[in-house]
Amino acid sequence: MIIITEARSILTIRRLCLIFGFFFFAFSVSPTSAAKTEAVSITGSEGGVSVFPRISYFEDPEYRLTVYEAAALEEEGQFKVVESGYSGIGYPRSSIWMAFKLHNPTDEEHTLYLEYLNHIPEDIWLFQRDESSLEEFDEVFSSIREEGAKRPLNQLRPVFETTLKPGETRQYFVKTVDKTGQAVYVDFLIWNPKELESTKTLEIVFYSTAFGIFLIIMLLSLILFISLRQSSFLYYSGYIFFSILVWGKTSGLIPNITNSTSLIEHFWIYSGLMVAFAMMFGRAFLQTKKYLPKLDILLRLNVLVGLSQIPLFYLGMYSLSIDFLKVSMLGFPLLIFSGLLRWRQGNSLALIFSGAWLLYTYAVFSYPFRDNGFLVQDITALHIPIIAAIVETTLLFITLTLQARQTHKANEKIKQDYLLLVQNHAAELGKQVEEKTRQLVSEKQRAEKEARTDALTNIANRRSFIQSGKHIISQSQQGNTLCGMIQMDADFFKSVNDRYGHAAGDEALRSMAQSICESIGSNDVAARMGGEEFAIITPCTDLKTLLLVAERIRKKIETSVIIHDEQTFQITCSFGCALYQTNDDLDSLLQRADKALYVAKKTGRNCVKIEGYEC
Ligand SMILES: Nc1nc2c(ncn2[C@@H]2O[C@H](COP(=O)(O)OP(=O)(O)OP(=O)(O)O)[C@@H](O)[C@H]2O)c(=O)[nH]1
Repeated sequence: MIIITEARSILTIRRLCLIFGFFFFAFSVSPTSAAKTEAVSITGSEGGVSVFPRISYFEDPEYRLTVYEAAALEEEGQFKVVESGYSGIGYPRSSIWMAFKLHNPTDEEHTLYLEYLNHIPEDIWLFQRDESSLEEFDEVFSSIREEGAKRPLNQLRPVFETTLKPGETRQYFVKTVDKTGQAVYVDFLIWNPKELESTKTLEIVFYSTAFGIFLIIMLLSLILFISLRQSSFLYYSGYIFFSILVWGKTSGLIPNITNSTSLIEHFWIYSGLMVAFAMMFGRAFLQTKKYLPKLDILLRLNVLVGLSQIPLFYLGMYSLSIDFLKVSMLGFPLLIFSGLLRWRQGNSLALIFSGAWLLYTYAVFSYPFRDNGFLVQDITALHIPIIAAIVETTLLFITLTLQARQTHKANEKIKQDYLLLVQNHAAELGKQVEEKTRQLVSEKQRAEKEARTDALTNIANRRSFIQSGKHIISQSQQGNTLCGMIQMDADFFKSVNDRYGHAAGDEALRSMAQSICESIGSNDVAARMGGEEFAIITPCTDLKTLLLVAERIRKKIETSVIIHDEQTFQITCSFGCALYQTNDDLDSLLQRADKALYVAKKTGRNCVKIEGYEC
């Protein structure tokens, strides 16, 4: 879809090129005819009255005529007048002679100023004399390359003083020279000195305000570039910088305030760089490389055409440089078009972008129309492009700032979303780790418990008993206290199994474990040592207490009724006890308790025996 749109856009660009080409070339010829012009009557209070169309001109492509030769040609009717349209006659690459007359019908002498109204004035000579006396011509030279103060009159554009006696008709011949083929206007404005002075003041206030705005926006763009690192701000400030130089020159303000000839002479370079920066800005702002790749190629080419002004200037190829600059102007409509396409693609700010460039393009393209005599060239027309440029620059700056804000916001959102995601992931991961750790700990605890527990009776097993027993014995050794060991074994357990079944035997073992647990203290440790054998170790005890514990267990087992599969039966156990003696370890204590158990078995079972004692 985008490709089709772009293809269409390129077709439209071709059409645009044809239209603009037509204007560029068709406009270079203005209808003219040979004629003698009448004198313009003055009153002395003129406020910028134009002498056009009572002015004729002559092209001298060889730059050779003297004023007297020109006057003779004018006398012969060789001078032409612009027949239709306005004072612009295009871009003749020749010296242009202009001739007009002023007549003072009043009774007073009047001193007036004659202003050559041209947006880029060049070297200009004014010759004047009283028509009736045909005396020698007075010659005054003015050049835009001269600082204002050094010109005949310090004005934004070339201005000459003239004095007309009562009833006098004065003849004026003007010669303009510019070999680069700049626009020429066949016109002069007549000013009362006071009127011109006040107009100049107004104009300087206007231009100063305009350039102040340009300068502020340029600095703001630079600051924003430094802080945001967005290239569009840099290109934009470059564009404004060269705009200031271009408009400063065409308005006459720069030549008026500085004697830097370099600022004037490098005009074409500034114009080229202004176009190049405008294109680079447009490309960066609209992201044409990404979204309009084909139009982007044209914009890039236009950047090159703009930059070509530098080598062309230094090679002295001025005419070619102006032709290139005209071509580069096509970049402005291209920017409008690209902006509209981006707007259609969903970039709402691109519409304002296009609007701003439309305004600017209108202002810039009004030049060829005026230069070629299709629009009026007056002081207001001179100011319109600058007003358009201020509005355009401000609009673009606002758009650029809004876009930067949007981008910043979008980046912030991405950052925040990413942070949130990372945080959520971290929290989720933390939870998973916590859960896993908890599971592992409980698994470990379970495994440890299982390793220490007898599966049938759910009390400690032999391994666990050995661990606890060693610990209790070492405590007894350190604390010099007594501890006791009870070894017990079910009586005739084989016959229980045989009579009631193995499962009933298991039930009997569980019942025995329960009886033991219910009969011992909380510090005592009981364990199933294997088969129907159990052991209990009691810390901090004495003989009496040890016997009491054993007896309590014995009785509890003897009185307990075991129920299994609707069968009930009872069992008894024999007990062997041993009290800790110095140098005893767990094995020796167990052995001594075992000895006593053996005695208990031998002496009738279901009784408690203590090792080393008769009871
Ligand atoms: N049901 C069951 N029986 C077991 C278990 N462990 C050992 N026995 C039985 O316990 C019996 C022990 O028999 P003996 O060592 O001959 O001893 P007794 O029959 O108890 O005789 P005295 O100890 O001399 O009174 C054997 O028949 C074993 O099969 C067990 O976990 N469950």
